[in-house]
Amino acid sequence: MTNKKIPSEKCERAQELHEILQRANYQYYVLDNPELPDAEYDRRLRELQELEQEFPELVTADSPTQRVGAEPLSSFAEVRHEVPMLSLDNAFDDEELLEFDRRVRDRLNSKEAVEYACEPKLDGIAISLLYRDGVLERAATRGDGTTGEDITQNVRTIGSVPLRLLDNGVPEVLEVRGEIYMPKEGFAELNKKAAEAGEKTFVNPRNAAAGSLRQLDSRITAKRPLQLCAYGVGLVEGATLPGKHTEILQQLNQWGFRINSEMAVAENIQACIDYHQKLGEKREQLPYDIDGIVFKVNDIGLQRRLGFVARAPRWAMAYKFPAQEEMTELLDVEFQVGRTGAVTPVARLKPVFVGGVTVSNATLHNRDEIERLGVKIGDTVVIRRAGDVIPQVVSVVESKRPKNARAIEFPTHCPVCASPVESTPGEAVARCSGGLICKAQRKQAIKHFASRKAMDIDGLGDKLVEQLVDEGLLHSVSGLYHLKLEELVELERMGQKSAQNLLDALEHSKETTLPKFLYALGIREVGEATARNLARYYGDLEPLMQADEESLQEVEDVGPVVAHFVAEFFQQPHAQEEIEALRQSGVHWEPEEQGGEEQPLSGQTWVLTGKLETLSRSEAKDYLQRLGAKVAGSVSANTDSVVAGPGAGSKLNKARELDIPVMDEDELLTMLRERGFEI
Ligand SMILES: NC(=O)c1ccc[n+]([C@@H]2O[C@H](COP(=O)([O-])OP(=O)(O)OC[C@H]3O[C@@H](n4cnc5c(N)ncnc54)[C@H](O)[C@@H]3O)[C@@H](O)[C@H]2O)c1
Ligand SMILES: [Zn+2]
Repeated sequence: MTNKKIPSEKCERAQELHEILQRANYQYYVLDNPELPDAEYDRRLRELQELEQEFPELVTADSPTQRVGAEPLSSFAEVRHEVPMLSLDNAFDDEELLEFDRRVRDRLNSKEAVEYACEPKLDGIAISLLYRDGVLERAATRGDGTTGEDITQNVRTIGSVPLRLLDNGVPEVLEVRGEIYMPKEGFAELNKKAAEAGEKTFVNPRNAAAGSLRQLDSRITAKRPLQLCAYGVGLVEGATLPGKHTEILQQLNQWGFRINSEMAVAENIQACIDYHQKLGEKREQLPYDIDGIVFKVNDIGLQRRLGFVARAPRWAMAYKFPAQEEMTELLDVEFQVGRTGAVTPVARLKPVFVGGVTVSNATLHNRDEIERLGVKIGDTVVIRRAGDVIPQVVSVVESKRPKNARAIEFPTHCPVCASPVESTPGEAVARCSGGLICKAQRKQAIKHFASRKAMDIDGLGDKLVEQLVDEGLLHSVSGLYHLKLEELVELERMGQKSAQNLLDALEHSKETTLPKFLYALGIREVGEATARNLARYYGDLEPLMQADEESLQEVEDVGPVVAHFVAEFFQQPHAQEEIEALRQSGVHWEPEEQGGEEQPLSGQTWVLTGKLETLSRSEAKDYLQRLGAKVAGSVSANTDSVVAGPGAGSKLNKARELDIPVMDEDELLTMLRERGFEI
């Protein structure tokens, strides 16, 4: 037996890795509820691959390195894949991708560059769609690669899955392969609803897609925002497909399948590296999650020559992006107090590299969230950081819970001012009842007041506000306008010049508008848009201050909750005094034009993207607002229209994906002229 040569600890480790990976596969593929983050799984799989490479005797037929996915769940009928559905090999850096290209060229005996198809690697689940004479006959999951699950009923409910192929000349038999995924926005909404209903939320869009697809009741699937993107063909009979992968996808597109609009052809491996880099920068703006780029040898003849190994084709490679989920230890939980007194638990973490940065804090949102997660101090937790979104704790790795894990205790008193913490029934957030006595709330209120969209006080940053409050120089928002030069220059890191600049900025900020002032007051639930609506409805501050809840509800977008907060705010003697003090210091605005009448675009949300040539961005925005439209920065299901100029990218794609009407600048100009603007 050659086995003797393998050191026993290596054997044991291999065995251990088998167990870890098998358990993870089961949780991921069968339960749609992984415990480990993908990055951890990938590292363990790598470790096993390397062990097996060193000691080939360790390779067994059932090793996780030799297998695809997991055996399907018994609740669905089984489907045999005539052409196996494989996985993909992974590359994690440029060097590994170059290595892949070298292997490809060695096998092909080619000195010349190989052309590759580049496609974003959507993070969803693989699907096989079988069409006979152009009609969808069967949809199946990948399962273990040879046997999948028949989920035809569920897949039929997905709008972008063609039930019948378009065009003439469709093959007698066509098996299309693609990814079913959940766009980010739909995922966020689904999770929000689940959290509100106290139900289990999904860790990420992939698991949400997988969980939605493998429902036993297809009515549930029908309600989930799922999409299909085609990326290949398994089987074809009775027709000849084009000779290149990218051309095949174009053909699929003509038959009615969505394909990825970012798909590209790279003439060599360097172009692949560039593409990976470029898409990596765009990753956050895409409306769906991608975890890497798939590169495929574009020529189908060459693909055939290269063939497969156990788990994956030799002609394709998934070049992964840095992981957005990682695991680390929860060292402690601290409680922060926000502007409206909300007490937010913040996780202090053992620093971990995730989503491209080192993270040592993450939000735990509120008490309900802590309960839902069942998290304890000392736990190993999974952190997700996608783009600029605040890092979140998404799950607990329960198998790693230490014996001395401690429950998280929610404070009964404010950690800053010691006032009692109160929770309103039906509200997830607990609040410090200290109001402006609470230094934490005061600081946040002043920061908000000074912020760009509020009073826009240049040079009054967060640090300086903290310093002013801590030094006892500032007790209220109105106190800002009583700061004196001699006090300011005493502060650490504050010179004569910056002190004077700050005073100038304060002076300058006194001339404001009513919407900005209202927004600056920091009334709960009153954002910029609501502030604008209130200002337009009441015209000036006095009538608004007198308004009762009933009248407030006549304002656009103001419901009972907001009306209550607004009325309550203005009834507080403290708020009245502050407003009076601010006006005494010279804060002023012009009354707003009272616009009770219905405007042509009121209630609509528009988005501008790309380059405009005749109008500037702000002119276009101004015209639209004058017609009553709201102009937003990002496209969502609530967007009514998108104006796209040259160079428009992800917003335009998203608009198309959501079927939102898109116009170019000329059409916008025509519309504006029809409405009476002389442009
Ligand atoms: N967290 C866990 O516990 C756990 C467990 C098992 C697997 N996983 C994760 O699952 C992945 C491995 O699973 P896998 O075998 O499904 O492989 P994979 O996801 O790495 O790659 C293959 C899959 O990529 C998808 N894909 C997306 N776009 C594609 C395109 N344009 N062309 C071809 N395929 C495309 C297909 O669904 C295909 O099946 C890894 O990311 C791993 O981390 C995680
Ligand atoms: Zn407090």
